[in-house]
Amino acid sequence: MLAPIINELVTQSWSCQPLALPRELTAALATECRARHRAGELAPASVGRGEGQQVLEGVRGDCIHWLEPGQSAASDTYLAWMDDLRQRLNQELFLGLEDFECHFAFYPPGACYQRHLDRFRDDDRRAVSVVAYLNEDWRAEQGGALRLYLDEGERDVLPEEGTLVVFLSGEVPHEVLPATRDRLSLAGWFRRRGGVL
Ligand SMILES: O=C(O)CCC(=O)C(=O)O
Ligand SMILES: [Fe+2]
Repeated sequence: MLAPIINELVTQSWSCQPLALPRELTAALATECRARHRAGELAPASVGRGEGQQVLEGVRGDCIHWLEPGQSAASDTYLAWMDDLRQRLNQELFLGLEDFECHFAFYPPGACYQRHLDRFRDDDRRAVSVVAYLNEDWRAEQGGALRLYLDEGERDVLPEEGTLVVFLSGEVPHEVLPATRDRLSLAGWFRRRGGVL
């Protein structure tokens, strides 16, 4: 799984791997995300950073919960996978990735996230974005694709459980299209040292 991700990041700035995560892990993560949602632990996501941060549902309609080490066995397993990926990216691409931040995201039906880059204007630490999907039996007509805007055109990825999408945070604009059902994912970022500008 890791070798194709590394190769594709180098050749095309993005990689999509279906069936990258084991079923037991995505099922446990989906159960945890739904339980936290029912318990009211997810908060409306905001856009921007620092004092410019705002909740704008028309721009971004998901609710999120940041992962903390030790919060659950499934989350710890996912964070361990991501740390392996971080180390491989550093060994092979010399990216100097220092840490990983990641949240559950729950998009209710109709919610979207308009076209954006994952790098803030005043903070360039986010270098590589990783999204993992947790939705069983997703069908194209249910919408909810991640649309990547690439040099060669648009590319839509369905949020099917086990699919992992990795891309360079500063280079690939993308958006989340509205869906007709709940859409669960984990969105995360490998960060470099330094630079709140
Ligand atoms: O859930 C997705 O497909 C992508 C989410 C996203 O772009 C983000 O949280 O920055
Ligand atoms: Fe994004």
